[in-house]
Amino acid sequence: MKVLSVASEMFPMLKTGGLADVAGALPGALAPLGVQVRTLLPGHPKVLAALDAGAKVVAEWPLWFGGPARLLAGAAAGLDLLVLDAPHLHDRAGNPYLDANGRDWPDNAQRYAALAHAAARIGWGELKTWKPDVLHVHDWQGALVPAYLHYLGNGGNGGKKQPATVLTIHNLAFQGQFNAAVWPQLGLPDEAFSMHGLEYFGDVGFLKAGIQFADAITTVSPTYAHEIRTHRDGMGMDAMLRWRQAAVSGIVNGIDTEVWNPATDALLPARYGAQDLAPRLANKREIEKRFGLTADDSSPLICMISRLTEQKGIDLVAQHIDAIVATGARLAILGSGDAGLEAALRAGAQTHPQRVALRIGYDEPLSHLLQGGSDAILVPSRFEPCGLTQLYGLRYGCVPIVARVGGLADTVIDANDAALKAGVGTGIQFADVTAEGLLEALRRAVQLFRHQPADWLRIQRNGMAADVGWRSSAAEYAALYARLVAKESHK
Ligand SMILES: Nc1ncnc2c1ncn2[C@@H]1O[C@H](COP(=O)(O)OP(=O)(O)O[C@H]2O[C@H](CO)[C@@H](O)[C@H](O)[C@H]2O)[C@@H](O)[C@H]1O
Repeated sequence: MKVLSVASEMFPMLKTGGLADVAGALPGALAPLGVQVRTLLPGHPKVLAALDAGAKVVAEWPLWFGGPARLLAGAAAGLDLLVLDAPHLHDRAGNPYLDANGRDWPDNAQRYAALAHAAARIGWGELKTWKPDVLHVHDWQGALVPAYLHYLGNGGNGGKKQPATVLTIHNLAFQGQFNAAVWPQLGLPDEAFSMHGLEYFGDVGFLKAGIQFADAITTVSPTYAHEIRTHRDGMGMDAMLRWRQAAVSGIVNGIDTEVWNPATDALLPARYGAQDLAPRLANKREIEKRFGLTADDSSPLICMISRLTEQKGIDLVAQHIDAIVATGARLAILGSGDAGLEAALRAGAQTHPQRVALRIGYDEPLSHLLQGGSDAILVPSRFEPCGLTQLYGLRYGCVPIVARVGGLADTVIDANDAALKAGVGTGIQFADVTAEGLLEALRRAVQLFRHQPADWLRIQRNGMAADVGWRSSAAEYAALYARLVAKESHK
């Protein structure tokens, strides 16, 4: 089975969020199942710089969405890549989607249409020696692939068999909706600009197109797969997703358990396993030092590692910082994002310098230290397709305190009285993303940490024993690919 994965970012080359982790880890998890994955990435400077010396030009397109482009085949960090090297579109340092002022690049529609059309050509056999059976595309940046196959298939591939398509939605909040003025530059026939095609409320909808035409639509947890078909959480796409109901499923994310392994993690001052968690204390002291917090063994140190957005419930934390401190918790926050939320958190940290500390920025090594030394990780998201930081928390004995939504609901077992008695709890969940819900969860955490140390340790150990790797989810993807390919061959 040959799969072309189409993603806009991939760990370790280029990462702004969880999509990169998934795109980076899934190929390795699928390989033992006989699925060979190559990943098509845009030629961001960081991606090109990471390519090994042996990369080869495998296609050249003199005029590709406004300038010359080449397709490079090579490897980086052991991953098998195809890279769309189109300097006029992707030779831009920094965040791949935003300019230096934090605004979307004005040509984002063309940039990712170019990537999607390139993927379709590879699907039609552009590379001669390697033709994928399945195109697995991620988020709106890859979502035009099924549309190119649908509208240009017969011309593009001379009527040959089309590859099957899977669209994975990592976050329905990002829909790739563009003004209709971009339409002429997408290279699609005019008939495609209709309600049954790419038109979305008068604009061009990339994610809408993917939902319309992908053979299968997955999202990254079963609960989120359910939520996005409801009016409340469907972000305008729920009716379409209900219409495509039979094609929609949820496959929970795993994590790379080699990159995230507290027993071998070189980014931790002290390494440890589930049998002996004592070394975590040295990591906690290092966090306190780095964040300028006073050492205090009676108050749990709770970290957050997050994009600073309302999705992640950051506003709630900022608004209620005094009450949070009053529960007895201490906070160490690492994040970047919304400037207003940054400022609100900074003000909270200034009011409580011994109890709340903030580091603005994106810092992968620091995120490992926080997981390896904090007592708990707080994830108060309003919606969360899957969430990865709670999975890293489980693996590192950093107890997740999470809102009961999306993948957070699917991956953390609330340590309520029944769960404690049965010895199965792995974290703390709260149902209402409100001040009361959040504070009650923090009070429970402080109570367990201070007064029920045996239960706390049990929760940590249960989490560390949880199956957070990719094996079972990779098997679900492999089975999905196999079903789609079998169906295609019967067409
Ligand atoms: N300041 C910082 N410094 C260092 N590291 C930081 C950081 N801020 C965030 N990270 C890291 O970025 C990743 C974020 O992943 P998440 O799954 O939590 O959210 P995201 O919303 O980006 O992903 C979307 O896609 C993923 C993948 O499917 C879904 O899990 C998720 O629910 C969905 O919203 C984690 O690896 C985290 O450690």
